[in-house]
Parts: sequence; structure tokens; C-alpha cells
Amino acid sequence: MSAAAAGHPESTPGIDVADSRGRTGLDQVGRGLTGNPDVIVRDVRLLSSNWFVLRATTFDFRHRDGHWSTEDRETYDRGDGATVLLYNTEQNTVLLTRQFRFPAYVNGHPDGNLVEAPAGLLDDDDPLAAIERETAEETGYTISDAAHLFDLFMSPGSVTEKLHFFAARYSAATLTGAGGGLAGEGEDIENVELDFTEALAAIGTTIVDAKTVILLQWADRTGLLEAR
Ligand SMILES: Nc1nc2c(ncn2[C@@H]2O[C@H](COP(=O)(O)OP(=O)(O)O[C@H]3O[C@H](CO)[C@@H](O)[C@H](O)[C@@H]3O)[C@@H](O)[C@H]2O)c(=O)[nH]1
Ligand SMILES: [Mg+2]
Repeated sequence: MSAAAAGHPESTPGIDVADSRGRTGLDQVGRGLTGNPDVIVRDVRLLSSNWFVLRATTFDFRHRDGHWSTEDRETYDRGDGATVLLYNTEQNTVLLTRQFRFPAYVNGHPDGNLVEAPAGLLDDDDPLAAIERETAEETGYTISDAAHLFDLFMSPGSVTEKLHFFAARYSAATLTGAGGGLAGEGEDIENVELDFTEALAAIGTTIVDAKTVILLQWADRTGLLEAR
């Protein structure tokens, strides 16, 4: 007799038994939130845990005029990430990457090859360790002086991710590895070194990745690099 026929619910990967990535309890996230008295979480349903995690959450929400409504929101949870502006003040250059991004390709980017600041998911590391790791993996450069700038939500209507922003120096002397990303994960990442003026001019045409635009404009606003 199956568990369901015996009156017990079936086991669900990601909830009460491990999913393909070894996770359980994925339907518990968000249930205990108490910070906002105008929000009462009623239910969390796991929709997918194929790779990252898609949930639907039902919550009661008190509007500004005092009335309550019940709302459903889907959230996509990739964990948090970190990104870095690699800069060289002697050359007035930045070191970016180019890689294929399917979500951009399927949504109108001509070939999906995006020019971006190096970035990666934190996995189990703290943000600084994660950006040092990702910079080495993706570009081959070793960074040692990464300065934390700010943390931003990148798409708060649907994606839970908070992105930690850094800036760090690079030079020919700090190129210590091959870069290119993790071949085992299907990554194929190319370095793109640009004169800072050229990089600023490419915003909105060649450079259409938000984190990269934010970092370039930060460097312009603070005068870290020179827009000639
Ligand atoms: N098998 C499989 N692998 C996946 C899937 N989604 C992602 N991956 C693997 O997970 C890797 C994640 O690479 P990271 O370098 O850690 O992350 P990222 O995708 O570069 O994300 C960074 O940039 C994003 C875009 O700006 C940011 O959103 C994110 O915070 C982070 O900074 C991908 O390259 C790919 O190999 C999937 O659905 N299936
Ligand atoms: Mg990456």
C-alpha cells in the first residue's frame, strides 16, 4: 500500500526528503517572519526545486487605509550574490567579462553574450570570500583589497537575491590563473578590458547588465576613474 493510500501524505523532494541537490524544508522559508505587523504569512508552497527554488507564498496584508487583503506572490530564490568592479587607475581601465546568458537571449538580446562585471553566487561563503573566489574563477585575477560598497536588491518584485557590491584593483601582476569560469558547470567566460571612457559610452548598447552599469556609474560619480 502506498503512503498516500495508507492515509499518509506522499514524500515530496525538497520538503520532507532530499531533492536532487540534497535540500529539505524548502517550504519553511518565510513562515516565521515577524518584522512587519502588517504582514501575516499564511502558507508557503514549493513550486520547483529543480536547481534554484521557486515558491508561492500566501500572506495577509494590511493596506495603508487599514483594510486587510490576502495576496499570493511567487519568489525565485537563487541565494545571494556578489559582484566587483575591477579597476586599474594607472591605465584608466576596467576588467569586465563576456558570457552567454540564456535569460537575456530569450528576452530580446541579439546573441545573449553579455558584458558584465565578474559576479557569482555566495554559495556557503561570506560575500568577500565569494567575490575573491569568483574573480579568480572567472577572470584569472587575484584580488586582495576588495572594498565593500553597498548591497542592493536586484529585482525585488520576484527575485529574493541581495547582491553585495565591491571594487578592487587589478593589474598585469595580479593575473595568476587561467580564468574562464568552471568548465564543469558549463561556463565559458572571456575577459573584456575596456578603457573607462569607452565603458561608460557603451552603457545602453554593449553594456546592458544592471550591476555593471551601477558599478561604472559609481566609479564615475566618485571620480575613482576618469571619464575623458
Ligand atoms: N545545471 C544547472 N546549472 C545552473 C543552473 N542555473 C545556474 N547554473 C550554474 O550555476 C552557475 C552560477 O554561476 P555564478 O557565477 O555563481 O553566478 P552567476 O550566474 O554569474 O550570478 C551572478 O550574476 C548574476 C547576474 O547579474 C547575479 O544575479 C548573481 O547575483 C550573481 O552575482 C552558472 O554559471 C551555471 O553553471 C541551472 O538551472 N542548472
Ligand atoms: Mg558568474
